[in-house]
Amino acid sequence: MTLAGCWRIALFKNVLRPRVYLRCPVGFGQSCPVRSLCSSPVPGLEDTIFALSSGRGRCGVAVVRVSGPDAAGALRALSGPKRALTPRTAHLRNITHPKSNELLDRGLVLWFPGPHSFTGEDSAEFHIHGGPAVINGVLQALGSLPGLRPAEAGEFTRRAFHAGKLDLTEVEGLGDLIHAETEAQRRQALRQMSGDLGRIYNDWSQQLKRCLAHMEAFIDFSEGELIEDRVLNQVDRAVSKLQAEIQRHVCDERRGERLRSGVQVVIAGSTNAGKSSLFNLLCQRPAAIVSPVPGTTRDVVETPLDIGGFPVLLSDTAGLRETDDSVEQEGVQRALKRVEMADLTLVVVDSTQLPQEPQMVPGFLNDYLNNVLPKKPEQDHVPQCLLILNKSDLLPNKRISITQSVLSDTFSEASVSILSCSTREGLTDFLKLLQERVKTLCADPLVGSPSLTQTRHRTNLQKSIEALSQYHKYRDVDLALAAEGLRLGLSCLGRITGKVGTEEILDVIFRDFCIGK
Ligand SMILES: Nc1nc2c(ncn2[C@@H]2O[C@H](COP(=O)(O)OP(=O)(O)OP(=O)(O)O)[C@@H](O)[C@H]2O)c(=O)[nH]1
Ligand SMILES: [K+]
Ligand SMILES: [Mg+2]
Repeated sequence: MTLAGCWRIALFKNVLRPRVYLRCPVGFGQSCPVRSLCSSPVPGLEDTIFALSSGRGRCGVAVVRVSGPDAAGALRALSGPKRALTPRTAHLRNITHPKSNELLDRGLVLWFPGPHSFTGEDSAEFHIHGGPAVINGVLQALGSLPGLRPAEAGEFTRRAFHAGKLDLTEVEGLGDLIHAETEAQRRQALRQMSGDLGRIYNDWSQQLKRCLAHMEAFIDFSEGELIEDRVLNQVDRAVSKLQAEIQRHVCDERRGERLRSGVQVVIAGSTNAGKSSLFNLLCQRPAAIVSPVPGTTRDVVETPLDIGGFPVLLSDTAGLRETDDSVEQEGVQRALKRVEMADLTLVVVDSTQLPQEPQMVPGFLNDYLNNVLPKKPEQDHVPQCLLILNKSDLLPNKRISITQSVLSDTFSEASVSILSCSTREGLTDFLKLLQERVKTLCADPLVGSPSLTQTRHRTNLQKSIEALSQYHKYRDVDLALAAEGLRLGLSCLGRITGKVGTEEILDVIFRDFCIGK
């Protein structure tokens, strides 16, 4: 039998067995034909929801959104039944309270008939003046209509998901876009929202489905020798290739996740090295206390920064030294813990403390680094750090150039910076180095295939790799168990895009959305 033939038989026998499909491919609500397949009914879809979709607070224009079966009624009730509205076109209307007929505002109304709307349902928008009294008046007017209720956080997007307008990775991309604070984050979120990441997972799912179909056909027909062993060998190759591809995607050193959540950069070093001075210089405000008293900083002080379009969470920490002061000891412990979690550590040295003898300098700095950075014997790679020789203004020029030449033999150019936080000498070069480092720690959202951006993706991908190993393990022993491995792998991939799953996953994802989105 040919491969195409066994693919058809497998399909016919329904061996692909869709598990719990949450997304309703055709519309949704009571009329949804696959609703009976859903693990749990989609709650509240028969309600019409409304919310302020623009930000809170006084603003020029505010947008109130309505979605659900009564959206057209709500639009008529508030903006008058006089003339029909052209879909997706703004119309200037008086907006009045449906009970008292009191004029609430004069603004734009838009009508988006389903399924050609964001949620896939009939939807409407009121673009009104952004004063609190106007907004509250319109929200109260909508609330007074039967069948309408305020939307919950993320409910519009949740409806779009149930209508099959977005898969879960696209939903997450949309959430990230709303929260994006830097250029690179915006690019990554936009790419994910447009479905680039979901497409990879869907493509892998398709390949697995095909393998599974071949396999099941082999199980059913090989005894009568209708199918040759060649079919199984092809499945072997396809599964191995897929496993390697998923593995490559997962081994990205968390660059996509880091870009999404921010690079953890920690400033550490001995007391009085000038750590807080550097912190203030980078965040351009006196956020941390600077003083000549050693042991000034105790708690970890944090600030988010945008470095060349990449998000950074910068922390200043207590100076590392032996001390009898229990509060300072706690500060030192916190500092060391931060360094352990850091993606990049800025190790600050007071350069006036360097040994006078140039040959002694590299040894001194290596000891210094060993004191600051966590000791991980199993790791042979140099931990991510940048060495900053601060207070260069206090060194004679001659000593600086000697130090530079000595260091160039031991440390790479990209790992040392000579700086003065007081005069800002060396700041431009240091910022360039820092930006380069941060950039390499993050994924480049415009280059190569899209990166996974959430632990949820990583966990499911790792589980799917394990499931595929089950295929290889049982392939010569028990074909049914081997096939179960493929089915499990498929279900893990389906969980990422939301084709398989439970409402609990959705609750977690939509919890971070704002009301009105
Ligand atoms: N001359 C000179 N003084 C500096 C420079 N950077 C910092 N200082 C001074 O060094 C002293 C200590 O600076 P801090 O920024 O408080 O040092 P720190 O490392 O945060 O100190 P602790 O929090 O106590 O560990 C202050 O008096 C600063 O003004 C520099 O580049 N040149
Ligand atoms: K200090
Ligand atoms: Mg300090």
